[in-house]
Amino acid sequence: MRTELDLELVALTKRYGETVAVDGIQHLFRGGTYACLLGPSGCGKSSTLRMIAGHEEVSDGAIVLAGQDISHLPPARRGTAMMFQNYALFPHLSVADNVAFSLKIKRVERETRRRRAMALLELVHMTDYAERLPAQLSGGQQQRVALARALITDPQVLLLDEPLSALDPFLRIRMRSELKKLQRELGITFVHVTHGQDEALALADEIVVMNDAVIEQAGPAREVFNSPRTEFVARFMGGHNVIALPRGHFAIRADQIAVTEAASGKLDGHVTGIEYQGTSVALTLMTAGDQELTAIIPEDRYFARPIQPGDGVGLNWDEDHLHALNA
Ligand SMILES: Nc1ncnc2c1ncn2[C@@H]1O[C@H](COP(=O)(O)OP(=O)(O)OP(=O)(O)O)[C@@H](O)[C@H]1O
Repeated sequence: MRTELDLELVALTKRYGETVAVDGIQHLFRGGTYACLLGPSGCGKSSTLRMIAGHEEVSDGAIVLAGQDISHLPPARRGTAMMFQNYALFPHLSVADNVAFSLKIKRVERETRRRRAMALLELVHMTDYAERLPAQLSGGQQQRVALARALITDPQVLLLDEPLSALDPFLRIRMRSELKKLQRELGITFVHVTHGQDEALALADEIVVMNDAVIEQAGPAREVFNSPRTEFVARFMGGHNVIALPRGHFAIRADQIAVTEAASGKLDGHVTGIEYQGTSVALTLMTAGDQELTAIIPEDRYFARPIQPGDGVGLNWDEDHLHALNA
């Protein structure tokens, strides 16, 4: 069932001269979802996001929000707002004036602007910094201001282009939980572009994996991770092996391969590398058919019967854990 706040991409296409950056993609983002557009550099994620925002012309197809074709509306009239990678704050304006900026453009009177800006600064826990300039803030604080600035227009959809990439790893993890919390509180749709699968898994209700200008797979985070449909998705999401068996290609999670005695497996092979990872040990294995696989086993099980590079092993799995791949 469609709801009023669904965002739909209909055969959406972007061409830059000869380059097809987005090739007729079709997708329905449910209202109130945290969606991550995930894919490698150059796959068309940012072009898709910029078309939704209205910062890039649509070459073909349409963008429909809440039943209205917004493909050709100016950015400010779409019901969307965008938060940029580098935050794009105005350096000469105070934090409060940065947040209030779009209301000033709309000629909202000063008192109301100020009140709304302060309410949003409160939402992102930045009230005490209202009079500072952006240069006097840390990266994480600038990001909060950029969020408040995007949200002041009351968007139905917030578009975030690699919002965490400028932060150090520690802050990135903290800010991602804040983003998730904020999205839950506001109940609006977030479409977040990232090339990090861990970021997408941590945040997304829905992951949309793009590759080479098309959507390879979309679905709940757990489903995309556990049941990749193509070799690309299996490799890109990580944590999986792609195995060629006589009946086709399959993905299987590295932690769902059991390493047993030599010559006791569905496949046989030998150990080529061992990496201690704290709670687990990653074994690199070469099968008799020259396929390189990774098996991750709990560290206590490994140390109960350690094996060494060169040792022969059998590889087993539960058939239910194999996922047939299309390509
Ligand atoms: N303004 C432009 N003019 C010409 N080609 C462009 C333009 N912007 C993007 N492209 C090309 O379109 C394709 C998709 O680019 P896009 O920026 O959408 O990818 P992306 O997945 O967001 O990549 P990244 O993660 O590196 O930002 C690439 O081949 C890129 O070179």
